[in-house]
Amino acid sequence: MVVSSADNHFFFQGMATHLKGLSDFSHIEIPSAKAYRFGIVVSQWNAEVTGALYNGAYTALIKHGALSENITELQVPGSFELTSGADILLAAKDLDAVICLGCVIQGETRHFDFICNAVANGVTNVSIKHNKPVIFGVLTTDNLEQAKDRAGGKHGNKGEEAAVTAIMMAQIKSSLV
Ligand SMILES: Nc1c(NC[C@H](O)[C@H](O)[C@H](O)CO)[nH]c(=O)[nH]c1=O
Ligand SMILES: CC(=O)[C@@H](O)COP(=O)(O)O
Repeated sequence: MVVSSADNHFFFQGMATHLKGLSDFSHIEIPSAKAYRFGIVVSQWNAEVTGALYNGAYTALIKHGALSENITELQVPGSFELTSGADILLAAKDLDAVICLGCVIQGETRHFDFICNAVANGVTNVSIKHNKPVIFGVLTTDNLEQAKDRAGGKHGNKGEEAAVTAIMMAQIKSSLV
């Protein structure tokens, strides 16, 4: 949330992994999610990790007041399909924000780079197309251990971080519309 403002320049307390962890929100004010409808698009690749990301995101939304009936889940095969999954969901349902969750782990080839770039750019484009917040909750790691550390491990849960971001963006949009 806004921490301070001067001359209409709004300053937000930043979140940073190496400083606060993905799930330490003690330094920011999180609005109620009760009024908002959320979609969660989750990749089935590396399901052990993406399942933990989903649980983190869902739990965070409920913790901050979201109603279970206002949370729609859509599973897609891989992170590359998160873009089209978010597009399909936003075209089908009236949502206030969509969270995209995936886990891309480096293999032997440059396929990793193409997927990560495609989904980052794709999610951004879908957000602009629909004029709705679409949150990039995709882990892009060197190995499975790094992913587990960020899906409920020592660095927190990126799914939880993405859910908090979705709530904040939904509130920002609703306050300006
Ligand atoms: N290697 C990973 C993939 N690969 C699959 C792609 O996401 C996509 O489904 C395929 O290229 C067909 O379009 N996906 C992940 O989510 N994580 C990976 O590590
Ligand atoms: C990110 C990927 O698609 C990757 O897991 C595929 O592995 P590889 O690059 O060895 O084919």
